[in-house]
Amino acid sequence: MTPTVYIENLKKTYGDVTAIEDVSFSIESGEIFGLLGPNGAGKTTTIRCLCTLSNPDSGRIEVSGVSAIERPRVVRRLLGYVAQEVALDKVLTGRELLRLQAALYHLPKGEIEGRIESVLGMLGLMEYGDRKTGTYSGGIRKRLDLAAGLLHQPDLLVLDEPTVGLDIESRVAVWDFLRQLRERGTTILLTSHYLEEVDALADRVAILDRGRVIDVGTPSGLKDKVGGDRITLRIREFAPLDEAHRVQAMLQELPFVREAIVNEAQGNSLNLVVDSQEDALTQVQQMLQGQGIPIFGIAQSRPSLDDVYLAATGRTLLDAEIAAAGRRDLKKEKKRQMAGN
Ligand SMILES: Nc1ncnc2c1ncn2[C@@H]1O[C@H](COP(=O)(O)OP(=O)(O)OP(=O)(O)O)[C@@H](O)[C@H]1O
Repeated sequence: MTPTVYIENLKKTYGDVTAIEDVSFSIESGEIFGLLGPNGAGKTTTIRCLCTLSNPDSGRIEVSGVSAIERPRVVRRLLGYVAQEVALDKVLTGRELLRLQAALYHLPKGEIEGRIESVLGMLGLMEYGDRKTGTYSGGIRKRLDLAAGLLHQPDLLVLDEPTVGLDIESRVAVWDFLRQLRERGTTILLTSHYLEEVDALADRVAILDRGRVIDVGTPSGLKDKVGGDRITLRIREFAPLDEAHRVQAMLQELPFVREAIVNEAQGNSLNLVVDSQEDALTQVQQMLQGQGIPIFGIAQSRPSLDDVYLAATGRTLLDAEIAAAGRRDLKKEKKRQMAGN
């Protein structure tokens, strides 16, 4: 079957900045697909190219077999795009904004009002339809963005950081809605730098780093590949470094401990990667008690998508974001985006 999205060897540069170096992935019909990566990894650039808002330097992009580069108008009708920040006109009401959107998509006149009522109903926005959007909260505004993206009934919905800046309740409401949409057969591509968002929602995920896809798979498949469980141990709230190193050496002697690292940024706590076995935590505790070493806190967890990222790049997502923030010239980017490239 033709995939809903097919992207191959996509490359895009802005002057001397390479925004995406080599991006390839495909999305099957009915999937929720997540693009995960730190700020600056190239997520927005990838989806701007897919949504025909930006031209790649090279590569292939197809939506349901139609080339986004050769037939952008057709592709625009196949997909709905919900951008990260939307410049809603604050004096218009929700319904008025949706009418404007309907006109932009040249929807058949006789269908417009019916479709507006249907998307307002779907997103629980009936009581907000006649209120000015300037009075909306962040969560309600995001729901209206979603309504606008769905008005022309696209097969594919593309969302850039759909829950950034939302409170927990609104975030969960958006997640529930996206799941319902998948049930109805809509294919969804979303970008996120929230690990838990991608983990909770995505059937498959592509992990992006510095403009390249470093891995693609189901969240659990990717985590299994990294393997092992994690144990975080604090011997004291702030342990002296030499004591932490002593304990590290002892722990490394245990046969099921694959790796033990002293985390100086976290009060010299110890991060262990251990073989997945039920009594690993108990064995570590017994060994420490036997040696008279205190335990301030200890916890075991399965690997997360952050561990997948760490294993592939040697950095956590947070570290990568901090590093990327220092390299960006946001003013210049905004100017280029306004100029439409
Ligand atoms: N219009 C632009 N002009 C110049 N450089 C740009 C522009 N847009 C993006 N970049 C650069 O391309 C790289 C990828 O940016 P992109 O916005 O695609 O990343 P991202 O993963 O979506 O992050 P974010 O969520 O912060 O937007 C970054 O290094 C960024 O500085």
